[in-house]
Amino acid sequence: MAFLEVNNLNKYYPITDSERFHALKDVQLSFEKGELVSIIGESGSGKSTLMNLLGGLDSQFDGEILVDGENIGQFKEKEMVAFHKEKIGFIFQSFNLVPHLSILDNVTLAMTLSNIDSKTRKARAKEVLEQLGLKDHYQKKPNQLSGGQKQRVAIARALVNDPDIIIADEPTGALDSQTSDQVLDIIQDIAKTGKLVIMVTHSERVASRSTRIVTIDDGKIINDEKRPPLQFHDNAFQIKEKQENKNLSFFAAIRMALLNMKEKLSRNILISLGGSIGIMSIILMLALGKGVNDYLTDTMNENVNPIISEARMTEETQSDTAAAASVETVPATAPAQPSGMGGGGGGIGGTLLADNPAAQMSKNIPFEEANIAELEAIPHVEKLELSYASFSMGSDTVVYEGENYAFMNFGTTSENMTDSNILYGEFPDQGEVLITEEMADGMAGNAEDMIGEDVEVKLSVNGHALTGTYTVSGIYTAGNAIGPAGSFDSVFMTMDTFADMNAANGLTVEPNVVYLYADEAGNSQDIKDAINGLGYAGSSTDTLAKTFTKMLDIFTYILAGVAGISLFVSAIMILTVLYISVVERTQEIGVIKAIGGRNKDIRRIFVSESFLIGLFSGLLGVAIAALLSTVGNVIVERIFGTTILHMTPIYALLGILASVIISVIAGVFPANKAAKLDPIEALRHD
Ligand SMILES: Nc1ncnc2c1ncn2[C@@H]1O[C@H](COP(=O)(O)OP(=O)(O)OP(=O)(O)O)[C@@H](O)[C@H]1O
Repeated sequence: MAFLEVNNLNKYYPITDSERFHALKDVQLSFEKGELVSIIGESGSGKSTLMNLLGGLDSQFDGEILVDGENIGQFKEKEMVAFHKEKIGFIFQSFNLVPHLSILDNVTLAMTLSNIDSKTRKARAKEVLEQLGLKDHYQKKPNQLSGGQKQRVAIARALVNDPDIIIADEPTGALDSQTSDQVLDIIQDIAKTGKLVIMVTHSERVASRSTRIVTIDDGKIINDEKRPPLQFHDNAFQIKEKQENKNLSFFAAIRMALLNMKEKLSRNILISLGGSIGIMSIILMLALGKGVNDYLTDTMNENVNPIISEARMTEETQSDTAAAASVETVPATAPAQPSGMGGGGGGIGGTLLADNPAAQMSKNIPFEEANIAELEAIPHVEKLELSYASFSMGSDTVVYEGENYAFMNFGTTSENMTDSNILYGEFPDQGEVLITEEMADGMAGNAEDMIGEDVEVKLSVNGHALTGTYTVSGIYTAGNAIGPAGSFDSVFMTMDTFADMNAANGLTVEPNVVYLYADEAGNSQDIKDAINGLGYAGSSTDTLAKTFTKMLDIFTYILAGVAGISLFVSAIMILTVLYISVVERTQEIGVIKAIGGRNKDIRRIFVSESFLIGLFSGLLGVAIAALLSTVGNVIVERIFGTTILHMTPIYALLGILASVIISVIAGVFPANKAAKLDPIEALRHD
């Protein structure tokens, strides 16, 4: 059996659904190694069609093409890839070199696709290039070479994997006669080494150098002229050692993508810059959200005693207690006034706000023994402090010099207050009260003047009107804290004073706020979680902080989402640019396919490119965001004394990740288009 056998080969090109063009008609041929065959014929006779079929670029045919006994028409993709890598080398009329790769890289391309190690690749390519007289041109780009040199590079590329068959389509068609002769010498030498060389030519002169001339006319072989064989000689263009072929590695794909990107540097810098704007905006929005959040939380927690957690009754806990019928509800007596006023501020008035501030304001549910026992049992709770707070819509008043001053917020003092809550004067003792600055201002014109003055406090407690006369010991301020005490007129007295006030009116205090003291600050969060877990409301400062955080998070995500729209714009930009790149590189894609690149490899090269664009955009976006945050923070700090853009490594990482993912997704479509290109059409593309 001949090395290459063609039996009853017919090729039909579909024209319409019902019509097809019969391009090759019952072709019967057989070739041996060492032959230099010229296929000649009129334009349109079917030469290229035959070559494409022999080279495995087109597998749609009737009949048989047997190479070394194997029918290439029945090859699966993997076998066809191996066939292209190991058995066939192509030489094209227009050279089809990859413009952005060096001469050396053009020649090693086939081996790169086979994942042959770089040292072997270079050594083998240099060996072949040297034999073809291109020793001094390894690092040049194709456009720096003459036509003859380009064709020699293309020949080197075809030879480097030491194939059995070389298919050359008009190899001298673009060369002058002197250069043509040099190239023909080389082609003849190749055949002399025992390879089968089949070339298409229009030139009589070229045909005359071959050992066989096959003439084709209207798809039929009309003449097959055998001429004297070439003198076989050993070893020129023989590759010493062959290596097992694998597939294009990820790193090789990245390198190829990088080389291409370098070629179109300014374009890629512009796309990356475009993409980076979206990433930068998202990171800045997240940083701003975090900055504002941090600022608010810090401000709210500034004076809060970290040891103390707060619990209030809710309807849920109340009904739970009621359901436990066996639990006898005994109103709690007032605890001893805690010593050493010292802890947190800002918060006590805030206790009136809970999960649903409006609803909680009007509720005043007292704790029962079962509740208190339950809270006391929470791990790490060292002691409890029972307290009372209420909120009224103007029914509570302070009377001073015959004038009524309505206030909304009443509470007993606790260790949760700090000295920073006392604007003037001091914490109240037995028979004393604290009032807020605005009230005091209204009463005396100057808040400080109220200290030492007696006022009558009128409270409504569970439907009972309580009154008592007390001395103003100090002026309360909520400081920076956000909460009702910060914005509403308030009155505070000790729990003992409040108990006496109740007793004087025949009532017993029913505490509705419990402060839980942790054994150490680090356990406070666990206690807060346990309080919530048991169904009690926590401190309104915490609740408020959480509500603010939640609201800010929502705003931040909305803003980041709006900024994210620009990511879609950049995704579309990347998509467009990669589509353009596919069109620009159509010939290159054809070459890669012809030398054994799988669809997967092509996809990988393009996806690598979009991956790199995404990575660069992301890094650039992070760098710009970091720079703007730093500058922004310096400016804001100078004006407001605080920083507002809190960028974290997580945001940076998220930004880069988002950029890469979006870019890769955008790259998949053009990459698929590239992978699906028909090699014959791709090679023909101008
Ligand atoms: N994709 C195709 N669809 C339909 N007809 C085609 C297609 N490709 C080629 N043909 C037809 O098949 C015939 C053979 O074309 P082919 O390209 O093989 O000719 P050729 O001998 O190589 O011509 P040339 O020397 O001009 O390159 C022509 O009539 C051509 O119009």
